[in-house]
Amino acid sequence: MASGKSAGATMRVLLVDDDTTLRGALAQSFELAGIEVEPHADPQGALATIDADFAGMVVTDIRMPGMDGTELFRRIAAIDADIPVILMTGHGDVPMAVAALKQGAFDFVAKPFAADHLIASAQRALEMRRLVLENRRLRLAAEEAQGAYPLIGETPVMMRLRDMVRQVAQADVDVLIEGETGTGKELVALLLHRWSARRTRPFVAVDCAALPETIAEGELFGQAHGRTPGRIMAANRGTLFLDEVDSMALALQGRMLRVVEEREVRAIGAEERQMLDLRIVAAAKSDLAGAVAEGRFRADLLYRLDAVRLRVPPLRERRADVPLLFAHFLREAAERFGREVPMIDADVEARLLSHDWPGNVREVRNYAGRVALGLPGEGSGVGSDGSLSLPERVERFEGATIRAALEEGGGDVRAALVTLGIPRKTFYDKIQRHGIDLNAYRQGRG
Ligand SMILES: Nc1ncnc2c1ncn2[C@@H]1O[C@H](COP(=O)(O)OP(=O)(O)OP(=O)(O)O)[C@@H](O)[C@H]1O
Repeated sequence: MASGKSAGATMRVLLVDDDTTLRGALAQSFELAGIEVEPHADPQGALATIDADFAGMVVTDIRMPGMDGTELFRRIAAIDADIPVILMTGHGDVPMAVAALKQGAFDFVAKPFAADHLIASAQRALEMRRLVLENRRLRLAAEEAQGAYPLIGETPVMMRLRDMVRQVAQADVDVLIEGETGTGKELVALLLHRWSARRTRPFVAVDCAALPETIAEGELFGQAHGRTPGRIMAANRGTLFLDEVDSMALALQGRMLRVVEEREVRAIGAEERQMLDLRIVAAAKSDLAGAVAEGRFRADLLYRLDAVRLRVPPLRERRADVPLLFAHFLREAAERFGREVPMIDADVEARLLSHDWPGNVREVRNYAGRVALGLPGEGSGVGSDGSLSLPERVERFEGATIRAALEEGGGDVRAALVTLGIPRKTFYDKIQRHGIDLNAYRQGRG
């Protein structure tokens, strides 16, 4: 049923057309078909009622003063790309509508059309939307039931941190997270989102250290006439996570300041600005005040980001959590590789207790992965490829591919990132997991 219920909300059609007569006639047709309809003469007004939970679909005319239908479609897609939009085209607008279809518009109807034809298409769109919302709801419920993304730790510092994350999450303020590499800053950022009222909206992570090598400026801020609205816009109504903000190039900090300060974004090459409803969470490895003193970071940007500060302690300040974390990651890795959870031997136990874990939780996770595969040391203990399971062979292949990329680029990380097409953080994660020493490649020893 197109007019059925989804997550408690009645599904509806937003009908956007500046032509009073056509709007009235179509609204009546929808009502007669038993479909709830909300007519709008002004695209801006229609846009204001849409968010990522919007239970319905949009039918819009292409030619309207102020904002045309394809622009409206692009803005809706920036809020949620899964909101179906049907375009009504006049004579000569068909190529525009076809271009919009390629960008993901649901359908178009060419004027003059029979109302029944439009209604049938709208009914399919409503059904599709209902399924998307239902799937999202189920996925979130399943994640919550499984306690997905646990912030593990029973030491007093971690218990305190967990409480603070819960409290701060609900306050909808910007947050600055400080901590060494691999301590769990991104996990904390994700939990600030998951435990907030924005949890059903997007969480968009941007690795500032990798800008603009892996994400071009246009991709981040949007391009005036581009096909994509930009990553920042995609976070609208949700949470924007600026990871490694301390490594952001100075040239980008000015542009980012506008986003943080004014909650608006101007796409590259565009005149007008678009308003944003964002929560911004930033993470930094180093002391940002020091970066300001050294002239690497804008003081005004730090001031804006620093509404609430959370510190994620390094593992050496919560050593008692190491066995707990290790056990969790060992179970997780064994499951991933389709293996039994191995018994921990004396060597492993000694390492858990004595090692300093400079790579923090990520290092524990990678070590647990090696133990799960029976390779706690580097490169020992496995037979020929033939005796390995598929996940293990994939793992080996991945290691070999990364080594080859590093060899090719003489240990240059940027070059390797481009060759491998993976984010920087994932890359560091993987080289640590595979026990790859970057310096060996830099010295040309392969
Ligand atoms: N307390 C924790 N409980 C469970 N998993 C954790 C915990 N802390 C970190 N992790 C896991 O360890 C890995 C590294 O954490 P994360 O990526 O959040 O660190 P980070 O501080 O953002 O690292 P970087 O400084 O390199 O960006 C992730 O897989 C994360 O889920």
